[in-house]
Amino acid sequence: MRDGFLNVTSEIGDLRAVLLHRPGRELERLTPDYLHELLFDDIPWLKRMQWEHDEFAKVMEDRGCRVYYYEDLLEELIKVEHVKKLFINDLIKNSHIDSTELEVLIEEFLLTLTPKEIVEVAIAGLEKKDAPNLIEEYNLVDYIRQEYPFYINPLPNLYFTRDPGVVIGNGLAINKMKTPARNRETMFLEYIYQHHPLFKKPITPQWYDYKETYSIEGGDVLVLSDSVVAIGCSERTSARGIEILSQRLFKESSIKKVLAVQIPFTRAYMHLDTVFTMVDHDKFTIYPGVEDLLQAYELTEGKTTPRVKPMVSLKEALKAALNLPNVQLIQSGGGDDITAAREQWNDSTNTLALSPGSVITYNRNEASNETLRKHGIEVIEIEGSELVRGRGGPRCMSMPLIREEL
Ligand SMILES: NC(=[NH2+])NCCC[C@H](N)C(=O)O
Repeated sequence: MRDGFLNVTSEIGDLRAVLLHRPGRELERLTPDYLHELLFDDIPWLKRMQWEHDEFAKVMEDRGCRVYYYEDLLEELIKVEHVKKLFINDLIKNSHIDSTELEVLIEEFLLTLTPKEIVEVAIAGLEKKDAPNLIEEYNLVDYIRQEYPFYINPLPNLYFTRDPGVVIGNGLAINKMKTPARNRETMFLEYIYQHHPLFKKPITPQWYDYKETYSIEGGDVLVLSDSVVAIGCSERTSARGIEILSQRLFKESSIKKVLAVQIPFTRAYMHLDTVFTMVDHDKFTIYPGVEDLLQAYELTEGKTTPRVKPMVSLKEALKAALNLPNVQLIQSGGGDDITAAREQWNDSTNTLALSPGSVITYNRNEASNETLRKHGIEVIEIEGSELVRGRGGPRCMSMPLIREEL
C-alpha cells in the first residue's frame, strides 16, 4: 500500500515515472577554463545534445513512462508569489556571491523576471553581461572577481538527475553532493519536495537532507529490492553518509539490508553505477577492470550505527542479500580489456532498466551491448555522442519516481 506518489522498490520494475532535465544554456557556458571545476571533460554541442536527450525521453514515453522535467516543476512552483521570493532568496544563498550588496542587487534583478526566466537563471546561471550595470561602486570582492564571467554559476550537470536525489521505497533522499559544482542542484529538489503537489511532503518520508555534513550521491545508490539497497562508497559517497542513511532506512522503512560496495576513488568511476548496474532479476552488468577491486560489506540495523559484515565477494553478497541461488555478473566490453576500458569511459555499464531484462544504453558501446544481448537482455540503444561528454549514461540521466512493484 502506498499513499504518496513516489514508489521505487527495485532497479528493474516497469518504469512508470521519471524526473529528467533537458540540457539547456548551462552547457553553452562551459569553457575550457572551467571544464575541470564543472566536472566535464569536453564541451558538448547543445543542439545535438538536446536532440539526443529528446530521443532518450521518447524511448521511455513509448514504454508507458511519464516524463517530468525539473524546469517545468520549478516553474510551476514559483508561480506562487511567496514561493518565488523564498526560491530567489535561497538561490542567492546557495550561489556563493560573497557580497551582501551584490546579493541585494541580484535579488532585485531576479524579482523583475518571469518564473520561466528565473528558472533559467537558477539552472543556467547568470552571466555578468546579462545583468549589466548592477554594481555602481566596486567592493574588494568585485575587483578581485572582475575577470570571472558569472554572478551565478551554471549547473551543467543537472541533466544527470540521478545524483541529487533518490527515491527509496515511498520516500525521498535529497542528497548532499560532494562537490561545490553540484551543490545547488539539491536545493531544487528540496523545493519540489516542499512545494509541489506531486511529492506531497506530509506523506512522502525524507531519508536524507542536503544540509547533512556527509556526502551521498544518487549514482551510488541502487535499490535492489523492497528490502535491500546497494550503496557505493566512492569518490563521491562517504562511508559516514552511508551509515547515517542506512540506519535511518532500517529504522523507518522496509529496508533491512544495505550492501556497501567500495569502489576505487577515481574520476573514471565516480559512482557505483559507472561500473555496475542491475539488468534483470538475477543479472547485473559489471566493468571487469574493477571487479576484483570491489569490496562488499553487509550492513544491518545496529544500536546507533549499522552492524557491518565484510563479505567475500560482491557476487556472494548479492546472492545472500537477495536470497537467490545464483546471480550472473555480465562483464562489459565483450572479453577484451582495452574495449572494456574504452566503453566503460563511455558509460557502457550505466544501463537504465525499463522493465526486467530490458535496458537503455548508448549505441556507441557496441561490444558491451552485444554481450548483454547474448545474455538474453533486450538492449534499446540511443545516440549519445554529445550526452556522453559529461561522463554519464542513461542511468545517470534519469531519476525514477515510480516503478511497478515486482
Ligand atoms: N550517476 C552518475 N554516474 N552520474 C554521472 C555524473 C557525471 C558528472 N559530470 C559528475 O561528475 O558529477
